[in-house]
Amino acid sequence: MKKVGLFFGTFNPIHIGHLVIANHLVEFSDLDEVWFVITPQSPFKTKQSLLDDHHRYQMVNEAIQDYPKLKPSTIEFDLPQPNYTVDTLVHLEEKYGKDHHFSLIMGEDNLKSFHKWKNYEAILELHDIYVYPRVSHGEVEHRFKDNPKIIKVDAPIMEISSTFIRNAHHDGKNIRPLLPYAVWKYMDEMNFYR
Ligand SMILES: Nc1ncnc2c1ncn2[C@@H]1O[C@H](COP(=O)(O)OP(=O)(O)OP(=O)(O)O)[C@@H](O)[C@H]1O
Ligand SMILES: O=C(O)c1ccc[n+]([C@@H]2O[C@H](COP(=O)([O-])O)[C@@H](O)[C@H]2O)c1
Repeated sequence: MKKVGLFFGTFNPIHIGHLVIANHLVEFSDLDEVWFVITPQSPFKTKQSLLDDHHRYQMVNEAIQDYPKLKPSTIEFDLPQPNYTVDTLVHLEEKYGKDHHFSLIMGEDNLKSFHKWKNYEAILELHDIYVYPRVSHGEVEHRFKDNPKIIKVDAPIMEISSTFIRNAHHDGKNIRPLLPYAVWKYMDEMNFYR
């Protein structure tokens, strides 16, 4: 049984903050692999300045070429939008469940709004959630504290976001250190976020 951590996101674009977390989990937890699940449309986000699924997938691919334990997943590309994680998990279980055990990877910021996710109880009943620290406002709900299915991971904190990268790039700033080189090159050559 392969233990897989699912890292859901829009990855518009993927940046080193994402990569550091994913790599930390495959190296320092019991997870064998981390899959980047590229979400066509996140339930709480607008589609503004969102690149095509294909381009976001391509950038994830570029970012993880040298990391054999990191994989991209396009499972949500053919599912109805917005993409609810609980529904995606059913599809993943159907397709790979026989020999894969799936857990979720989430920042502490997302755990604070996890009670607003569709059928979050069902997610938590069937899956563990690996939570890494993130600078954010608010409190984790009482029901998620001391929950044995919520596993705290001591990963480094890297406070950068895709929004920051898109805006800075648009303003002509140099953001190269925040992206794997191949991602930066792809983004620059394709004239994205200008
Ligand atoms: N610097 C970071 N460190 C750790 N986790 C991050 C970081 N940036 C984003 N994440 C988390 O990674 C997941 C996927 O991120 P997502 O693609 O939505 O990126 P984002 O950088 O927050 O994007 P945007 O700025 O476009 O909203 C989300 O759960 C998000 O909270
Ligand atoms: O299933 C839900 O209700 C749900 C609500 C919000 C977010 N998500 C998932 O969490 C991922 C990260 O969310 P966000 O808003 O931080 O980009 C997003 O890509 C979705 O896959 C899922």
